[in-house]
Amino acid sequence: MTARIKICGLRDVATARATAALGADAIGLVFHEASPRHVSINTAHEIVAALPPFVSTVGLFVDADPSLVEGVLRTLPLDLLQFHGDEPPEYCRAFGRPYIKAVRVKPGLDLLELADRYADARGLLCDAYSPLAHGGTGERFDWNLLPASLPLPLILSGGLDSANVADAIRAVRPWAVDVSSGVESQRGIKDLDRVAQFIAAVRQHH
Ligand SMILES: O=C(O)c1ccccc1NCC(=O)[C@H](O)[C@H](O)COP(=O)(O)O
Repeated sequence: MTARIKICGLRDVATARATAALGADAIGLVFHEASPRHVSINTAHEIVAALPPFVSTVGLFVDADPSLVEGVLRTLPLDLLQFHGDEPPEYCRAFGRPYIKAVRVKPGLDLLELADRYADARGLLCDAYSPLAHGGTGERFDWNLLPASLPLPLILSGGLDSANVADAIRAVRPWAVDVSSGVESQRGIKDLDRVAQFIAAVRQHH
């Protein structure tokens, strides 16, 4: 089965449209102000309105005040919420929208227990742990830390790029792959050649 592809951290209409045209299944919009990929609600609105059908839009939050999430949802018809901090399950489900829970993998983390706690999530996004940032670090984690199977769809993330994503898919067999830094020319700036190479590497794998 082909892994779905989410490109995270889009910040302008032209790049988002081109990313969709290149074959991305989903794009991520970062509403975490500390991120270099942060996008305003206005720009996010323009991006969502400019996308063709069947490209999912994912809104990313990190331990946000619920009023921020509610404000975004009032303005934007997002397909999915992505919670990338330490949000408990009750918080994640309180918005009544489909969500994915991001977890930052390091030795000792019990992913089966987490999948059980977040059983109503649409998927578990497994990213690299870093003490410096919640995500978008370009760092990989040891894929051997993942259990052989999870009861939720696995979205593999963290340090992926066009050179390693085929190996990652072969090793992990994820439902989807997620990338940010690996398709950028500089921090926060997407590079469409790299996006194309990444998507080709995923598709050619199958
Ligand atoms: O992208 C960010 O700046 C970010 C900041 C804070 C929390 C999450 C963030 N990104 C989440 C993503 O889904 C990234 O795609 C994921 O962390 C992988 O990033 P990368 O290793 O750079 O490919």
